[in-house]
Amino acid sequence: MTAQTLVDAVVVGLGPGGEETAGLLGEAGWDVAGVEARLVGGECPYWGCVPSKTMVRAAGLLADGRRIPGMAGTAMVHPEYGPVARAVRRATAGWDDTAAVERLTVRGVRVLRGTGRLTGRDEVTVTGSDGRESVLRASRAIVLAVGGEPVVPAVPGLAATPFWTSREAVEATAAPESLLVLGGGSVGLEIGQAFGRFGTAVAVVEGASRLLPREEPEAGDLLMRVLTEDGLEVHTGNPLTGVDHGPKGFTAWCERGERLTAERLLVAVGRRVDPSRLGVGVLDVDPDVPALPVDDRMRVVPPARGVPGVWAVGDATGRGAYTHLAVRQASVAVGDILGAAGGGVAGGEAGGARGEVPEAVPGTVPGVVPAAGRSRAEYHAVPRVTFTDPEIGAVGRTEAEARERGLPVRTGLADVATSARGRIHRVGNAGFVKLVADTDEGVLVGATAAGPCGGEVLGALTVAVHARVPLETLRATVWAYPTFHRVIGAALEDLGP
Ligand SMILES: Cc1cc2nc3c(=O)[nH]c(=O)nc-3n(C[C@H](O)[C@H](O)[C@H](O)COP(=O)(O)OP(=O)(O)OC[C@H]3O[C@@H](n4cnc5c(N)ncnc54)[C@H](O)[C@@H]3O)c2cc1C
Ligand SMILES: NC(=O)c1ccc[n+]([C@@H]2O[C@H](COP(=O)([O-])OP(=O)(O)OC[C@H]3O[C@@H](n4cnc5c(N)ncnc54)[C@H](O)[C@@H]3O)[C@@H](O)[C@H]2O)c1
Repeated sequence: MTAQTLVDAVVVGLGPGGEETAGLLGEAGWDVAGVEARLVGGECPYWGCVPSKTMVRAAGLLADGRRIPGMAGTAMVHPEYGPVARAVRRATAGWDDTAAVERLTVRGVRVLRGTGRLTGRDEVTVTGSDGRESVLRASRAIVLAVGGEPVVPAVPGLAATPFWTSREAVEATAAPESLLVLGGGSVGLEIGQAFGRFGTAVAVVEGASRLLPREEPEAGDLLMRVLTEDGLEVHTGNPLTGVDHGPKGFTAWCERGERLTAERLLVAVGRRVDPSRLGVGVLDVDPDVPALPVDDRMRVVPPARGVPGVWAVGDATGRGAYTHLAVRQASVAVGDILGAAGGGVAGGEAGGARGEVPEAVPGTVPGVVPAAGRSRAEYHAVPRVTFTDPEIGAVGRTEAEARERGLPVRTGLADVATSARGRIHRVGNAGFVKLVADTDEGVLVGATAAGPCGGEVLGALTVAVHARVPLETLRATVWAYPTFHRVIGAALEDLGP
């Protein structure tokens, strides 16, 4: 007979979203079982944010070294990928999650290895790597935090080749001689530019008509110019029609007839969850939905008399694939779960308790149990940063999205390179600040900060969009001279009265 364990809550998937949810519920005194198929901590610390930004940082140092001539003397730059591969292994503890498991256990969570799927309204069946099954029954909550998997597009021949996803790319011990990147989004451009700076001949093939197609067109145009100057070959609006792999590496054909060859092929065309593998049919959720449907309290199904509710957080909800969003959604879900349970259970301290926790996996903010039932998930000011050089930071709506929603839109644009700080910075100073205002409301509904430290400049804009700061308050704000963020003031001037 299959073993059954009764707990207060089951959290399936322990990436940033699941780890935060399970940890907060554990700190509230709940009996929580966390199920993880791979590594506790999820994509971000082992194959996502942390290793990719480790690569980006090292590549940035090389770029700065190459910028010395004409600015500060002479410099010979000899790239060596070994230290980066070692730094990635240090940052990921060699893809070992012992410390992460311990950190979660200290927060009161029991961690189970295996793949979980719903087998009842209150039941998760976990299949271990040995095929053995165990059953977890939740009396109060089930949370699905399963992230997503890289999408493999239906390009003829591709599936039969040994292509890389971001996982293999960050695990590389050497920079390849040549790399073909399929997809000009964040993954493709961050990793493509980084390898390019280590001497890899990089070609990017983006199916849409510009890079980062979901962001402002100015961002895609800027990256097209800078990356091309950096030596990358960029093809936009020219999808692949076929791929082959042989002893000499990859050969790919573009729709317009180009033939591209490379030692490695990185597929970076997005990520998605497969709800059908989670058994969501028991919740009367269509297994073919592209993401787990949630309301603004992260509920998939509300709790009913005697039946626990089911919540979902993170990438799997399809509301944006960012660690900071997954962690925020976790906080909203936990607030709602504690509220649904009447504010917590014995031993719990809903509403502001801080547990004794060791340092978190970089990217997550542990520790503060949210007040029961108070907050709702909001998406009007989700910040996002693509860590290319220049960085592309954006928050809220693009101009096109705002117009599509019928908002009365006015925009302001200012150039970073010709600003006081841009002139001082000189080489590597390309960038802009673009503001999207709703003129009826007199507030910003979106903004982009591209350039050196674009992600940092974005901080002020995120507050402005999130808190709906009146334009007149922003115009009266004093922006320090000569900073990059002072370009926000110039963009406000361009926006007009
Ligand atoms: C290369 C790359 C770079 C990135 N850089 C950034 C960045 O700079 N900034 C940023 O904010 N975001 C970045 N992201 C995105 C970020 O990694 C994700 O948004 C974040 O990890 C999402 O967290 P999550 O908890 O929703 O899912 P995940 O981190 O994907 O975790 C889900 C976990 O669930 C487990 N799981 C799945 N199915 C099951 C199951 N049935 N049973 C048990 N366990 C299961 C998985 O093994 C996984 O560990 C990057 C992503 C990539 C790929
Ligand atoms: N810095 C960050 O925050 C960061 C970094 C990396 C990844 N992420 C997250 O991880 C997720 C995955 O990143 P990603 O870059 O793989 O996805 P993405 O959705 O950001 O970009 C994928 C790109 O591939 C293109 N594309 C789709 N199908 C194609 C095809 N058949 N041929 C050519 N191009 C095609 C799309 O037009 C798009 O530009 C994203 O949602 C992103 O938010 C975040």
